Amino acid sequence: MSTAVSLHLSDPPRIVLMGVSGCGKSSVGAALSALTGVPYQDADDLHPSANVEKMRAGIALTDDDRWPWLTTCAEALAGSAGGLILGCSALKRIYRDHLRGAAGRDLAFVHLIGTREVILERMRARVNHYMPVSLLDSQFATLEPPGEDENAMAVSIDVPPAQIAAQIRSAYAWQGLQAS
Ligand SMILES: Nc1ncnc2c1ncn2[C@@H]1O[C@H](COP(=O)(O)OP(=O)(O)OP(=O)(O)O)[C@@H](O)[C@H]1O
Ligand SMILES: O=C(O)[C@H](O)[C@@H](O)[C@H](O)[C@H](O)CO
Repeated sequence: MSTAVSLHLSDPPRIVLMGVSGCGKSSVGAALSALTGVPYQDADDLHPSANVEKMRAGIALTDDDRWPWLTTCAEALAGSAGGLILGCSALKRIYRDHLRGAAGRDLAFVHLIGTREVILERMRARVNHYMPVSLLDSQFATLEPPGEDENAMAVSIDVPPAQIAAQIRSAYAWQGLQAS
């Protein structure tokens, strides 16, 4: 399922898997990395510890909390000579603009879409993650789905990660990359 008119991928490939907590960024990122050979970076690992502690305490991040983290994410994209798959919530358009500012206007986005019920259930079943289920509603409230001008596609999370990865690979033209 694609919502953009024309999708394209930069060379080297830089692509952001975005969406609310628990939508499957890490799982799909691992599958897409295995399929394409492009490294995966989880933006969760780039948060300042203060942000992680805030979320662990059940307090939603503000814009001010997110800007330094988004700058780190932008630097990771810009510095990725061989390309990068970044799993990053990127909930607001201004956040995605910030990433595009560093990585280029042709930065590609994939919005992983699922219902609150499905994601809630998956988050409840997940172990050893700092993000409390109670923050999911604030994630949805903050979310601004990408527009048609954002080189973004939307994919349903109702199928397994490997299948989502295959859909992403065929929707974007993966220059110079071979399917495994
Ligand atoms: N397509 C899928 N089908 C079934 N289960 C999935 C799918 N994608 C992810 N899951 C499961 O849902 C849970 C959340 O997925 P994951 O941790 O990948 O999401 P995330 O977006 O990276 O979360 P966060 O942003 O909170 O770190 C995990 O337990 C994962 O195994
Ligand atoms: O922008 C945000 O609020 C954060 O990035 C969150 O989305 C979490 O880091 C992530 O989803 C972990 O569950």
